[in-house]
Order: sequence, then C-alpha cells, then structure tokens
Amino acid sequence: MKRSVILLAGGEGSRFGTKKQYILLGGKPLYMHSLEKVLDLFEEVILVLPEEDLQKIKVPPKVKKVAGGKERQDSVLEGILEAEGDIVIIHDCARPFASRELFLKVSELGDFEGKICALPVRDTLKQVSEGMVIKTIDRTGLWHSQTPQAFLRKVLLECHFRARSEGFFATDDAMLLERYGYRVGVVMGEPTNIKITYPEDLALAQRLL
Ligand SMILES: Nc1ccn([C@@H]2O[C@H](COP(=O)(O)OP(=O)(O)OP(=O)(O)O)[C@@H](O)[C@H]2O)c(=O)n1
Ligand SMILES: C[C@](O)(CO)[C@H](O)COP(=O)(O)O
Repeated sequence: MKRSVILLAGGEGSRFGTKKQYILLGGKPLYMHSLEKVLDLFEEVILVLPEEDLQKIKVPPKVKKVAGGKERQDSVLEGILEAEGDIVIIHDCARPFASRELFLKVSELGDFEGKICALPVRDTLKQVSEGMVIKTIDRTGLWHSQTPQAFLRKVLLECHFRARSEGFFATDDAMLLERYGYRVGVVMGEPTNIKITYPEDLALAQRLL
C-alpha cells in the first residue's frame, strides 16, 4: 500500500509568540527536522505551510507544498486532499524528535483504520479550580496522545468531511475516527517526542538536542 506523510507546519504559533515552524533548532528550521527524517521513508511527502509562505519556502523536489487553513484540522484536510497514498501519516512539525522507527510503527495499521502513538499518564492527576484541588482523577487507562498518527486515507477523508459538515473540531485526527465509530490502535510513544507549544519548550528541546 502506498503511504503519504503529511507534515503540518501551517500554524501561527500564537502560544509560542511567532511562527515556530521556522525557528532554528540546532541550526535548522524546526520543520526541517521532521522533513529530513521522513524524506526517504515514504513514497509521498506533503508539507503544509501558511499560504503566505508557500513561495518563499524551498523544499527538495520530492516534497509537495500545500497551503494550510485556519485551524490545524483545516490544514490536515488540505493535505489529505493532495495525498495519493492509501495510508496517510499525519505529523506535527512542532514535534521535531519523533524517531523514524515511530513513523514506521504507526504506519503499520494491521486491522485498525488508524494508529496513534501515545504515552501512559505517569503523574497523579488533580482537578483544580481557583488554586484549590477539587479531586483526584483516576489515571487508569489515560494516555497522552502524540503524533505521528496514521490512517486509511479514505476513512480519514470521510471523517474530516463529516466533522466539517457538523462544525466539529478535534485536537487530533484520531478523535475524528473515535467520533464516527472507527477503530484506532495505539503504540508506545516516545518521552522525547515533546511538542513545542510555548517558548519554554524550546529551551527543553535545545537541551534534548
Ligand atoms: N492552521 C494550522 C494550525 C496548526 N498547524 C500545525 O499543527 C501543528 C500543531 O499545532 P499547534 O502546536 O497548535 O501550532 P500552532 O497552531 O502554530 O500554535 P498555536 O495553537 O499556539 O497558535 C503545528 O506543527 C502547526 O504548524 C497547521 O498546520 N495549520
Ligand atoms: C495533535 C497533538 O499533537 C496531539 O498531542 C495535539 O493535540 C496538538 O494540539 P494542541 O492544541 O497543542 O493540543
């Protein structure tokens, strides 16, 4: 089965304070870390960028550039519409340390329509309101979801269209398959697969590097 990887770098970085996909980490732009990792792994590589940056960002000939949308979910849909693979692998460029092995592991779907990587919650979970603990949440069965995540393209496309028609927005793509009754498998994520969301995450990423 042909596999297409969709790398998401179309965000505004509002929590970070600037378009974080272009900040330098170890001397290269953040999005380049993911791009270099997958370039020879999959048949098709799609890089989603903010529309206004499409012309100025230069990529290797194999990489197809696509203009993203307002929300992450809109950008994923733009990527899927360009993809030709039977399986699509969605990855946030904001996670520069996902290993090549992790990309390969999630892309083996087996009997599932989708597969994600995630890590079990380790700490005790508290519900807090106005600086005071309300209660402790049972963490049994709770996992932190990461990317890359892989899906059958036709199934993911159907879920995206349904979600769009309902005005439903999810924080990851697996959430759409869950909503419409498809089965999503899980493989163990990587503790180093951190997401750069806030400026302090960059300091951690520099230390990890
Ligand atoms: N419209 C969007 C929004 C997000 N992303 C991408 O999705 C990933 C995860 O999103 P997030 O961390 O939320 O990035 P931003 O949207 O840039 O950040 P913020 O939500 O703080 O504005 C990032 O690699 C980001 O570039 C995207 O391609 N298109
Ligand atoms: C998709 C994701 O990386 C999984 O952890 C994440 O949900 C992205 O969005 P968020 O708004 O930063 O949670």
